Amino acid sequence: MANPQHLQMREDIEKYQRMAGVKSDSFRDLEAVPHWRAYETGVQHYKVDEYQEAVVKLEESLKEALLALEDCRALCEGPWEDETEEEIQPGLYEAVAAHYIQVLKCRQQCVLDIATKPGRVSATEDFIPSHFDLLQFAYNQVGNQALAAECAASYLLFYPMDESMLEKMKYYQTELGEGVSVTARENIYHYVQQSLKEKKLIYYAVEHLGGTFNDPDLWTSDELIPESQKQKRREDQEKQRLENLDVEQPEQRGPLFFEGLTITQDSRQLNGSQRVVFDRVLTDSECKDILRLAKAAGGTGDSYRGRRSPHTPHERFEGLTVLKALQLAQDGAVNWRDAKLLLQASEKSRKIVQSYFTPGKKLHFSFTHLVCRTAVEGEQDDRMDLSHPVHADNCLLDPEGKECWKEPPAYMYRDYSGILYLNDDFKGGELFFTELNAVTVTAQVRPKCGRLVAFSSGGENPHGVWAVTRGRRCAIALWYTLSQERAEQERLEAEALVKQRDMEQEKQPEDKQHQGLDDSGGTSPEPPVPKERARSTSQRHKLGSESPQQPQELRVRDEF
Ligand SMILES: O=C(O)CCC(=O)C(=O)O
Ligand SMILES: [Fe+2]
Repeated sequence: MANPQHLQMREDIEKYQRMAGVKSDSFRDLEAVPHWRAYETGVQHYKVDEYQEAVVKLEESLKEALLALEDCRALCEGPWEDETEEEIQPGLYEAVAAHYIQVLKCRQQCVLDIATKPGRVSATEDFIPSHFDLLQFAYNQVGNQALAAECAASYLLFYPMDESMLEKMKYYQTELGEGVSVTARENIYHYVQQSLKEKKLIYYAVEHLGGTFNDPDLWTSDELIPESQKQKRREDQEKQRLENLDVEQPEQRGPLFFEGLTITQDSRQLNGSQRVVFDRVLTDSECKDILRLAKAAGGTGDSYRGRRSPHTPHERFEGLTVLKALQLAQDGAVNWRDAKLLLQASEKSRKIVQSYFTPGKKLHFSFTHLVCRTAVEGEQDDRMDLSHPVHADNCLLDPEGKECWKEPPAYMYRDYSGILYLNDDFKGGELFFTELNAVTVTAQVRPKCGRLVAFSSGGENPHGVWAVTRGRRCAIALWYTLSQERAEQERLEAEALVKQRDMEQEKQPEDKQHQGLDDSGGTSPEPPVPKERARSTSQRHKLGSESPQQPQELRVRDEF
């Protein structure tokens, strides 16, 4: 349920379905929670204008959610489990106060507990109030204005100044007649009052006894929050605003300082935000060299062996990191210049993406690999699946909820993504963007040599790859982060390896070096015969021991 696209699980379920005696009701979702099941069904009905059904399900969800909330709150009154207890050694009164505050905070946090969808980590904002917003609209649609008004009044308990709801309230009141009194639901009134009293006590404690309180609700009125806490809240909001601003200003572009480079499509032409297609990032001969690297690495029998794709059984999937390529080159298994070209091509792409999306801010590599997807012959008829299911690169896409959850196991620190294509001699394999629902395709890009597609890695850019039904599609997949702490360590190791080798080459001028991306000297010769393995292996180890913060274990990572 939480991972509907998980290939292995999908296949397992299909297998179980084929077994004798297994019926559809034999499958039970052990993570299902009554209020979430009702809520999602209700929202689905609501979205397709089935308001009668929506009302039933949303009322059920509300009832179940409030019951779950009570259960959760009751469990807060357990023994005090504070590890710092011994260190502080409080007196009796302090201990009583601290315990009581802990119980109050725990009760408050229950809102997050019930508002978190099973399998998720972050809570849905305004879960309870949003029920009343949906319900007032749905009740009005089915002609029950008395209940619509009651729901609007209940919503106003949370947000008494909400202008649009106040307007609706006025409308309902006029419709019902001035003589009819409209009141909020009593249980919701009590719920809000109780919660406010708890918050008041907690804020008092925070102000006078110290500690912190992360208020789980957005609707808490400003008056309740002490000045010191308000300041913190404002700072958080400002930080959030600045972060959003970054994403909302696609027009501020930096210079593109590579000759020949063209912008083929921008966000507007790609029907979205923070998307771009560049062409002529690589020459034909550079693509050929890197493709040769992919082919040679495939033949090494090392970790680049074609495995079944993690996304589809109809394709083989091969990935090679920059460091691994250089190590293979050191071992003589692939051409050194090709491996170096992979490093240079990824650096060129990084500069382009940085200058386009984050001028003035350093973009760091988060992960890079050369990846090929090869159609498995004879298994392509009636293929319904994708080469890469629709996803976002830094959050967990939830097409039903139309949300993207920035939480583990997503690579949350990825800020921008790039894919530098190397060839077009295959069938299928176009990259496509969709809306958050993962089905409405908004733009499509056909790979070709030297084409770089770049986009922000969040929920604004869900994307997938159509099935590759013939041939082999190779690309350099690149992910970038603005966070220096998240910068890829392997990259430093790869760069150090190149530097070391370049220095060695300087001492032997007869072994001429390929100077990289602007050299149009054509496709380089075939890889040299492998050198003695023992020597290069010892070199590698030496490098690792010189730089203690770098990973000691050298391996190809699977991070896609
Ligand atoms: O290869 C592509 O076009 C896209 C691949 C992708 O989206 C990914 O690896 O996350
Ligand atoms: Fe992706």
